[in-house]
Amino acid sequence: MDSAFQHLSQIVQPSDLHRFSDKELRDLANEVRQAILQNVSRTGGHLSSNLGTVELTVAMYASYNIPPDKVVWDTGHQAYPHKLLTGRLPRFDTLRKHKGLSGFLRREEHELDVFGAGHAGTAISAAMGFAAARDRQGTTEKVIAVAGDAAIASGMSWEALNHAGELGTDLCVVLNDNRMSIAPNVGALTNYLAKLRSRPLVQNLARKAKVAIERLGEPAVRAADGLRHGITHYLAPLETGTIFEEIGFEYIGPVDGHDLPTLLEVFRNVRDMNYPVFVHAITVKGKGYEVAEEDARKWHGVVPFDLAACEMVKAAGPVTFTQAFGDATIECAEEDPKVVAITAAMPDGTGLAGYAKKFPDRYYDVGIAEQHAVTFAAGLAAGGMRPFCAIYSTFLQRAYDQVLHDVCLQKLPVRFFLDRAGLVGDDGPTHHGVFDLSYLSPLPNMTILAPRDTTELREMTHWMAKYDAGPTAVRYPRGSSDERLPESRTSIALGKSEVIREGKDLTISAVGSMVSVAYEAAAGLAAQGIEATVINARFLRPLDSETLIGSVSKTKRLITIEENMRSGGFGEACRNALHDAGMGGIPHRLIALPDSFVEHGTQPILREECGLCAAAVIAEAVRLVKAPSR
Ligand SMILES: Cc1ncc(C[n+]2csc(CCOP(=O)(O)OP(=O)(O)O)c2C)c(N)n1
Ligand SMILES: CC(=O)[C@@H](O)[C@H](O)COP(=O)(O)O
Ligand SMILES: [Mg+2]
Repeated sequence: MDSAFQHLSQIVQPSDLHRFSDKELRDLANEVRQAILQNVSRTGGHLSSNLGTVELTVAMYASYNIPPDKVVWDTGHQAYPHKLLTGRLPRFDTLRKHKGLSGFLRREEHELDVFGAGHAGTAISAAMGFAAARDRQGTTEKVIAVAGDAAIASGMSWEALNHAGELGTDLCVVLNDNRMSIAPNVGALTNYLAKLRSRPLVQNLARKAKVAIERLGEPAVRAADGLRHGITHYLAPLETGTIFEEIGFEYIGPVDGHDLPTLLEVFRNVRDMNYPVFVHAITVKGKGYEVAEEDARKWHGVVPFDLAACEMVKAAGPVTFTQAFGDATIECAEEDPKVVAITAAMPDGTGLAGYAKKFPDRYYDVGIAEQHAVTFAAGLAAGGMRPFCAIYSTFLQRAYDQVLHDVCLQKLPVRFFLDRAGLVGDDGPTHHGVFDLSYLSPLPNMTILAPRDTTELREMTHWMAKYDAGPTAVRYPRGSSDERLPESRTSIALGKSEVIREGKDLTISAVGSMVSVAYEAAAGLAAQGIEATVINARFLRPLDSETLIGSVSKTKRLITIEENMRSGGFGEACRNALHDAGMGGIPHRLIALPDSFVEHGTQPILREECGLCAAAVIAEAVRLVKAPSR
């Protein structure tokens, strides 16, 4: 690590900051920012968010006694300064690497990662829990929750604020307000925050205007009074308490989230307040790295980049599932005016950014509000529209009852597009989309699809656009597809799978991203004289039992493969179909993810580690075929 970090390299824990003068703390903040830039330019990760929380973190960690005081970070993608100020500089070059530091907070990684996250909106609830536990134990440590302006608009955040304001407990909520989500922030709350942000400006302006007018004498003062009345009518919301004060918090701000001396004064004062306090900090996402300040959206999640040249090049590889979905949605919208699309703060990640430009009045970004997104889509469907609800597999977990209660129970034709299904890679266990086949398959009226490649995703999207008989959900992985599959393909039909290879010795039935793995394994088995039938399942629900049973009754052996947990997944659905057909005794193996949370690392490394690779399938198939028949 560069010796330039003379202050940062002394930090083992936050109490070490107490040794520094305020000037040294400013030097420390500069070193933290440089350490982030130097490392993230090599490892990739989240950049602009972390550049925006440097001074906030230094000020909090210099003002509080951590531990026992606790800081709960919402989402955690902006907590690299926290990692650096808790002694992890020496390992910071392993960020998001397999077996290295996580890109989010993890309780098992460090004792001061008091609460893990990755999904937004949880910090204030968790902080409330810590505060309530403290109060019950009679201790006096301080608890702080730090949430961004998009995270604080999430439903859970308001459930927690509502509770905290009523309880009146000793809790500090810090709003890191940079007007950005990943894309520019959306919603009425962000407009309200903008009014609050303008408060110092308005107050200063009003003061200066008053002095200037008074110098002009009486007539001018009378005229100004009339004008002021008109202005205050508009600014009235600011004259009353802020919404945060109205629900029981002391509101402090807005303060400049990069003005370290002011922040130090604020937190040194706030620390002595033993009731709900809301600190509204105004920050710049990407602060201190010009290109990131100018385009915080592009520099939110970065691949390794040229720090000096300020250039980041995301390799233009084969078409991704995300792009295929985005393009297909545009095609569907061009064909059908009833198509509308919804994202929950992820226009770029879901591939809807292009659609939004072409159809701005048929596009909704509801913010980090997956529960609302789903039931909003249900209302749109009930109202006669064809809603495309694009939510990452992992984030849809947040809206499970809405899918069940508002969509499936009412058999409403909402189309769900679950990107990032399967192992996502560097984001790790909070983001792996490995439960959706299990959490969707029990739901009556739900149809579940998974494409073998990007071409099939486009075809499935068009098929879903026209399917009005009930809700549908298609799940697909992060990245692009493996184009080693045979080009021939049949058209999409409800509940029908596709046989892409015939063989007499065993049946391999795979779903989605695992079809190419199955096809590769079959080629490897053929080299050993074992001929496998490969089925591209296409539908997990309804399952094509006829094709499955038809094949297994000939080959007498079955292997299933899925990039999902085994429990409640595709393999178990196939096993049930065998059982229901009186073939439960057929030798079979269900290849799926292990019964644990999979760590972070690249997708290939993780898939191989979990046995979701051709070599593992071949080994399993050889064991199955060579096993003495019962
Ligand atoms: C429940 C959930 N939905 C979506 C996301 C994806 N996501 C990660 S960070 C982010 C934006 C966060 O904005 P903000 O809270 O303002 O923090 P900032 O990045 O601006 O510091 C989003 C939408 C998530 N992590 N969790
Ligand atoms: C912090 C967060 O949840 C997002 O930034 C997420 O990391 C995006 O994932 P993708 O990079 O797969 O879009
Ligand atoms: Mg923000």
